[in-house]
Amino acid sequence: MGKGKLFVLSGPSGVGKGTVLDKLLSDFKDVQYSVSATTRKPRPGEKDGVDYFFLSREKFFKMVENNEFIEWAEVHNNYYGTPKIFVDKCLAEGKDVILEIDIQGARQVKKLYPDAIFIFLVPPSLNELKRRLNHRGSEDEKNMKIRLNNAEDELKEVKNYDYKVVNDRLDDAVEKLKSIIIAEKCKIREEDCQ
Ligand SMILES: Nc1ncnc2c1ncn2[C@@H]1O[C@H](COP(=O)(O)OP(=O)(O)OP(=O)(O)O)[C@@H](O)[C@H]1O
Ligand SMILES: Nc1nc2c(ncn2[C@@H]2O[C@H](COP(=O)(O)O)[C@@H](O)[C@H]2O)c(=O)[nH]1
Repeated sequence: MGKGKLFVLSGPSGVGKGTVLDKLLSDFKDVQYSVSATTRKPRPGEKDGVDYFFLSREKFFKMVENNEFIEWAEVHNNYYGTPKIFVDKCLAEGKDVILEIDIQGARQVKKLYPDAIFIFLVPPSLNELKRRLNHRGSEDEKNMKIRLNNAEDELKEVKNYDYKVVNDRLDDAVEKLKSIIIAEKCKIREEDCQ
């Protein structure tokens, strides 16, 4: 059994990472979603252990201290991290894993897992990004500003990724993401060449 592949999905807040992944994972069971930990408060409808592991700052930094994250970062004034145990267990069992993390986290992952595949989701325009964030209604005015300000810098990071997918029509973006995963899984591995 070969090692599983690690996929990393990033993109500015509100571009649709969660929406695209929900749709992809609902009918494509080959990839495991890594649930992140965060110090952000849950939004209405979000479930602990499903959307995130919602932690106090104290608990989050205990995990940092114990080296329990692959990567962690402060994003839009909250802390987020990828628990190591789930990812490493899946990869060792030959299962593929996808992380939905920000650009700072992706840089850390690149150092630790140089073979990971990095995918960047971009909005059709900044105006549409703003409209989506507004429409989601999850952020107050202050947080909207923070997220939109960060978006401009985040978009410059696309150069460090392997693939860019524009999330214009949702179904198209899901199909493209699925195609990338399938193509990467068909790549010739070292073990195929012996
Ligand atoms: N292709 C699309 N066309 C129109 N609306 C979309 C599309 N994709 C996502 N949306 C909408 O945009 C909003 C933001 O989507 P979502 O929450 O998935 O973004 P996100 O990138 O995961 O954000 P965050 O990084 O803040 O978690 C949601 O209201 C969602 O329904
Ligand atoms: N570095 C990490 N970034 C993460 C992780 N999980 C999520 N995120 C990023 O946070 C923002 C905001 O998310 P929200 O749920 O508060 O809207 C999002 O854009 C993700 O990219 C993580 O484990 N590490």
